Amino acid sequence: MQYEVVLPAAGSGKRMGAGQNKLFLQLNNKPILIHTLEVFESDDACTGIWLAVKPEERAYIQALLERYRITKVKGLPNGGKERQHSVHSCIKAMQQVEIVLVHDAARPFITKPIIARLVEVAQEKGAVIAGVKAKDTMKKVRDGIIMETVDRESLWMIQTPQAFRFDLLRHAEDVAEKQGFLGTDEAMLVERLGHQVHIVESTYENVKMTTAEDLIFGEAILKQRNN
Ligand SMILES: Nc1ccn([C@@H]2O[C@H](COP(=O)(O)OP(=O)(O)OP(=O)(O)O)[C@@H](O)[C@H]2O)c(=O)n1
Ligand SMILES: C[C@](O)(CO)[C@H](O)COP(=O)(O)O
Repeated sequence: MQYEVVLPAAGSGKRMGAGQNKLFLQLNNKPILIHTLEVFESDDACTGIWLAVKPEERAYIQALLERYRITKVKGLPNGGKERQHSVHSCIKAMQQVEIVLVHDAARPFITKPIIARLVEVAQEKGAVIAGVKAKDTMKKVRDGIIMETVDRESLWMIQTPQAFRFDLLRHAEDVAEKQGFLGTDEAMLVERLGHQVHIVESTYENVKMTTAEDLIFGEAILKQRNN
């Protein structure tokens, strides 16, 4: 089953504190953005990539695409103030497809078997996201005091890719925009329409490069994969 993917890449990387878009930082001598793009470039089922970018970074990103021979990018629309705006900008620029994936450009270690499973479930059920089970004991804390220990069995840490029938995500994004609702992932926008969202178990390796220590994990993952 074929799909197109939206990669929001227009963030600032404030928590990384690198003074530049963190996606340009290198892991094993290659930009994080390129590691992510190469997964989709080499996936035969992926028929198009949409990258949300900052206007002032577009030329640099286009040069990277050429240098690393990334050929599937169909458009680089302007990103927005928040991640959701960046994703919406791509969705609005796209032609109708059956299945669309949204994947953080900052998660370079996603694997093709997980992508394939998400696409399969999205086709069958309409909406599905990747996640991993919470590993630690989970507690609700307020003002430095434990309020309650939460049953870990029902808690998952949510990742991307998040896969949808295109019409459903487009509708959910349009409604959220009209109502001024801002979510931290695409599933929230679909959930609030009353549509069931399914989950596929992913891996802890599919970490988002968010803070400086994530780069150390990233280098370690690459080293292990290259051995
Ligand atoms: N306005 C935004 C904000 C984020 N993103 C993208 O969404 C993904 C996940 O966001 P996050 O990790 O929060 O990235 P940043 O916004 O760059 O980081 P920070 O929140 O630390 O500033 C990243 O690939 C980022 O480039 C985006 O396209 N547009
Ligand atoms: C979509 C996401 O990756 C799910 O964990 C996440 O919400 C992205 O942005 P955040 O700013 O790190 O929450």
